[in-house]
Order: sequence, then structure tokens, then C-alpha cells
Amino acid sequence: MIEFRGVSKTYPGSARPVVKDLSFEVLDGEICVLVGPSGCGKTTSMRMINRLIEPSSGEILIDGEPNTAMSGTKLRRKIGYAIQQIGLFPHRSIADNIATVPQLLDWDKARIKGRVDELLELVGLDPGVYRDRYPAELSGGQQQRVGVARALAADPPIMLMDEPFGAVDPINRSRLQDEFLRIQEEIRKTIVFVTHDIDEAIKMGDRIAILKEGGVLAQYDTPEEILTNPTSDFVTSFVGADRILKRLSLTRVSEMELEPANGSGEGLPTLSDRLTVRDALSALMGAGVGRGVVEGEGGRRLLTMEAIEGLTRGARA
Ligand SMILES: Nc1ncnc2c1ncn2[C@@H]1O[C@H](COP(=O)(O)OP(=O)(O)OP(=O)(O)O)[C@@H](O)[C@H]1O
Repeated sequence: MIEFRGVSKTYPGSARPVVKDLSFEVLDGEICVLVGPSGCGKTTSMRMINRLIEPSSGEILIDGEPNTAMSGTKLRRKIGYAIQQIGLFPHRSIADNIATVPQLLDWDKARIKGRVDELLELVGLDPGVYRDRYPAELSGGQQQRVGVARALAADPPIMLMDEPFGAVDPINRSRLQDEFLRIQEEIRKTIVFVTHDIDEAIKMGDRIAILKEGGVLAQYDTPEEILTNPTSDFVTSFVGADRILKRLSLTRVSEMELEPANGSGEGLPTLSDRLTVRDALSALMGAGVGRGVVEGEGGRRLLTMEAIEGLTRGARA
């Protein structure tokens, strides 16, 4: 667990803090997304976790221990770090890039090679093809994957990720997000993830910390809660006017309580219950109908506009 306790940061020469009295906890195995407008202190907050930046006051505890009490080696072993600019060393092979922290930690060669190949497999790059290439010989998306593999190299329980998919086009970005969520299912790291994109925050976060100007925490909640019960005008406007639709994209049709279709499904469009409710709504509207039949493990069930509206009720209150 990572715990911020009253953390503030004022840079030398500046009158005002860029992070102000920040207190929240990141639970083990969860992705916590720091999101907010440009300059609100997301990166500063994240870098105080691995002490690339020191707080002006307050403290950060990792598994109950102040990070100021930890040696550099211990911090490197505990915390992986992936950044938007990727930061791969251009004159080192992909294998050597990934091996950066294990080499610092003096792992033996065989162990490093095994780990590099395992990580390349994990991020979907064939080790035989990519191990000996150089960063310039990879696409931007492939380099991002190597960046993530490098951050995971010493199997740290904590990962800090600063806009890790920021430099790739929207399609590849969406693919990388999906892949990363799949990887996280396997590795269950404790992750702090910085983005300025609320849609990315909603997709990636188990919990979202929305920061506002001056590094003040505006709300810390699950994506569902933030979309359903924003606690201030700032959060409402930051999540956007389409928050009800965003809320629908968090739920799959399979999770809805729906009546069996029995005989009443005749002539209605059929949809998979793996769709998000947002996509199912879009399909119904596209077909110009108010009802459809969903198919899945729960059998054939009837999806109606009323049922969809029922999901948004809390959000409209
Ligand atoms: N080393 C520094 N010295 C002085 N001021 C700094 C330094 N680093 C950042 N700042 C200032 O602190 C504020 C917060 O910066 P930070 O990078 O933490 O914000 P951010 O929310 O990550 O922004 P962005 O989304 O634009 O990356 C900004 O106003 C920035 O100019």
C-alpha cells in the first residue's frame, strides 16, 4: 500500500505550492489514476513516491514505511517506472534496455536473459525477433511496450506510469490499454498511473484521484462513483457533459438484471451480452428500435430502454 499523508510541494523560488496537503491511499493490486488539467501537479505527486522529487512537507509511506527511510536499491527493487517519452537508451539493444535495473541489482547473466525473454513475451514481442534490435528499429507502440517491460524487469510490486501511452495514436493507444489491463490481471501490481485524459482514467483506474489547480485533491473515488456522484462543479465539468454515457461504458450487458426474452424477442435485433451498455444502446439506436435480445451465458434476455435508463438514474439525480 502507498499512503500519502498531508504531502505538499513548493518548488524553490516559487511562492505557491504545486501540490497541496495531499492525503490518500493506493491499495495493493489496484490501479490508481492521477488525472487533472495540465500543471495540476500529477507528475510531481508521482515522482515523490520514488523520491525523484522530495516533498516540502508531509510523508509518503510504502507498506507502512516512510520512503525516506528506504535505500536507493530498495526503492529501485520495489518501484518500477515507465514514462511517456519512453526514455529507452538508443545505443543499447532492447534486451539491455529491459535489463537496466536487474544489471544494477547485479543479477547473474542467465537470470537476466530468462527475465528479458519472459517480459518480451508478456508484452507481446517475440524475443527471437526483438531481443537484439535497437530502439530506432521499433515502432512507437513497440517502444512503449519495451518501456513497460523495462519497468517490470525486477518484478517490483509497485509501478509508476507517467502517461505511458501518451505518445501513440488513438488506435494503438486503445490496444496498449487493453493489453496492459490484461497483463495487470496476471501481475496484480500496485500502480500509480498519470494521465490528463479522463477517458483513459475511467478505463484504466480502479480508483481515480482528480487533482485541480494548485495540486488540490478534488475527489478520490472509483470511476463509477466519480461518474455517478461527482462531488463538485469542478469534477462535473472535468468528467464532461457525457458522463451518463461514460457511466454506461463501464457496465457490460451481461451484468444487467434483465428478464428472459421467452417468446417476446421475435423480430428484434440480437446483441452479444459482452457489449458495454453504451455500445448496446448505440446498436439499438442505430437499428431504430427501443428493444433488443441479448445472448450470452444467461440465455436470451430482453434489453429495453427502460432497463438502460434504470442504470443512469443515480447519475441523473
Ligand atoms: N523542477 C521544477 N521547478 C519548478 N517548477 C516546477 C518543476 N517541475 C514542475 N514545476 C511546476 O509545477 C507545476 C506542476 O507540474 P507537474 O509536472 O507536476 O504537473 P502535471 O499535472 O504533471 O502537468 P502536465 O499534465 O502538463 O504534465 C507546474 O506549474 C510546473 O511548471
